[in-house]
Amino acid sequence: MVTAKVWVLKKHFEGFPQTSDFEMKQEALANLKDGELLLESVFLSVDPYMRPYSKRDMKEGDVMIGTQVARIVESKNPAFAVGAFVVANRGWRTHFISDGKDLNLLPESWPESLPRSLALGTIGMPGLTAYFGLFEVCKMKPGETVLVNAAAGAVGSVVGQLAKIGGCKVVGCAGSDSKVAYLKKIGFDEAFNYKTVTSLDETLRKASPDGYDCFFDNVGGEFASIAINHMKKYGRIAVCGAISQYNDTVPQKGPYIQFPMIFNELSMKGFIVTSWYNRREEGVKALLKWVLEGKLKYHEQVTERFENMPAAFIGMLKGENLGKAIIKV
Ligand SMILES: NC(=O)C1=CN([C@@H]2O[C@H](COP(=O)(O)OP(=O)(O)OC[C@H]3O[C@@H](n4cnc5c(N)ncnc54)[C@H](OP(=O)(O)O)[C@@H]3O)[C@@H](O)[C@H]2O)C=CC1
Ligand SMILES: CCCCCCC/C=C/C=O
Repeated sequence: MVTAKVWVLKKHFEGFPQTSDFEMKQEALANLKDGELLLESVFLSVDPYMRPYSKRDMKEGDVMIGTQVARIVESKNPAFAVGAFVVANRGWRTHFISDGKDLNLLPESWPESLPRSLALGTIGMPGLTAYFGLFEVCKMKPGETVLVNAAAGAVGSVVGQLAKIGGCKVVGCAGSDSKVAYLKKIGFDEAFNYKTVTSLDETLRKASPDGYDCFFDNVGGEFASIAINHMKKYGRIAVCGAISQYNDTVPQKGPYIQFPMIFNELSMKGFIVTSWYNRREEGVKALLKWVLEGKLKYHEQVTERFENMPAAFIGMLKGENLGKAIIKV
């Protein structure tokens, strides 16, 4: 019999998550029935959505939500071979049993040279968020100017590079000078540290005096309220995330967005990546191709050991990650 380690939400987060809000437990797994598989997590993902979704969807004592790359260690299902790797959505668990219906096999064409953890990042959910958010929600066109915040993270770093692949000028910001240097290295035309600029308004104007056609917003709050005044006529805003607000205990207040929306006839659309998963294969194929061609660079912030998942999650919310935050079990 296999015993899984799991992390549960011991206490709902109040403000910024604390390690004491989590508890590690053990789960005894039953023997496999016909049609079932036993899997072990190899890489797990910590993502910002876990913070707002925990409040919306979870109760205290539930296993933390999340995805993993897992290896099949035992199979009583002829459709799945032992040793194959899948992406699963089974929460913060070291081992689990599946009937196979909720698993996505890694593409057979996955090259040996690429870490399988990319299936949780640049070639997974965050990469797909960038792909569909930029091409379908922002409807980016060659020659345009694109603004993205949280630009050195899992989604933002892909947004900026896809915009360059698509023939745009890209402006990005991040929360440290080393992240800004990374943005320049991967091809951003302009990059700045939003924590140290004296005026965000002036910095956005200087980076693109004519304004922005597309704004891929990962942050919300004050940044978005200022950036919206720098949109060009008919500009498009993809509301992807609002990480500056996830840990608020008191809701932030305006400024309000109606005037720039009206006068510049802007479009603003929120989206959830999974609504585009009927085209997931197309997105994965495109992202994988660009990575292999060297046009789409990746960086991973790898935390060793399952025991350190809460610390990795909290660190990611604090901005300690460059690129995708990953846990290697
Ligand atoms: N709509 C959708 O379907 C999806 C939305 N998202 C959203 O996209 C955004 C980025 O996610 P992801 O790329 O996975 O995460 P990241 O890898 O970008 O990690 C989060 C980053 O957010 C930045 N950050 C934290 N607090 C603040 C703050 N107060 N103000 C500005 N930046 C902050 C930090 O970088 P820094 O050092 O630069 O501050 C941190 O590294 C999130 O808002 C997330 O919720 C993600 C996936 C799907
Ligand atoms: C199978 C994992 C689904 C993740 C969906 C993430 C949507 C994110 C919203 C905001 O961060």
